[in-house]
Amino acid sequence: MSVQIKICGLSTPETVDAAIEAGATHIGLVHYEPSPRHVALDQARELRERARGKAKAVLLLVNADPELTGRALNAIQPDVIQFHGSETPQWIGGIRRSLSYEVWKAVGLKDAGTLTRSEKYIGMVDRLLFDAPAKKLPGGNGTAFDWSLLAGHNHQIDWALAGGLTADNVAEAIRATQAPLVDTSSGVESAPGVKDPQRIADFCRAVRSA
Ligand SMILES: O=C(O)c1ccccc1N[C@@H]1O[C@H](COP(=O)(O)O)[C@@H](O)[C@H]1O
Repeated sequence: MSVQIKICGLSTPETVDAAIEAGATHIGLVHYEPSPRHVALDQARELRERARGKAKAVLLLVNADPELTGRALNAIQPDVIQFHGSETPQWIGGIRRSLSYEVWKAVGLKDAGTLTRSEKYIGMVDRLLFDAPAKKLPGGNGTAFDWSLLAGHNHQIDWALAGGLTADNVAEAIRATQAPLVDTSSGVESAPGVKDPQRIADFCRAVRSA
């Protein structure tokens, strides 16, 4: 099966179109004010509508309280909600019961122990997204982690790979991990928060060449 592609942190109609044109299966909308990719809810709703039926829309939140989570979901009606902070399995499990959306949880992979601990989310989420450990931001830092941590791992749940992926390294990352879905943000930008249509196209082409 072909590898699915998520282009995260889109904030303009032109780059949403570029991602879809290039073959992205998912577009990511970041609602998190400290991020250079933050989009307001009304802006996110417009981008989501533009992608409807063409690519799945993923709403990314970081440690949002239930009120903001509910408001953002109502406004955007995404296909997927991605929790990218320190949300616990219990918290996600509680909120998921009231949701009809696919739920993803990002986990910063530092070592084999973090991979083992990520198993506590099994049964609570639909997909685990393995990313580099948090730095200044919880994600979107453009740093990769040691992919050998995932080599040969017996995944018991759907999963995805993120963290510092670019057109230059994504084919190698797929070969090393057998990732079914790859997710990039900084790696397709010309400056923080500024997506580059050419880099998006190059990234998607590199995924298909893997
Ligand atoms: O993109 C962001 O600004 C962001 C902010 C807060 C949490 C997560 C964020 N992005 C996610 O992080 C991964 C990795 O990003 P990168 O490719 O290393 O820049 C990205 O795929 C987003 O899902």
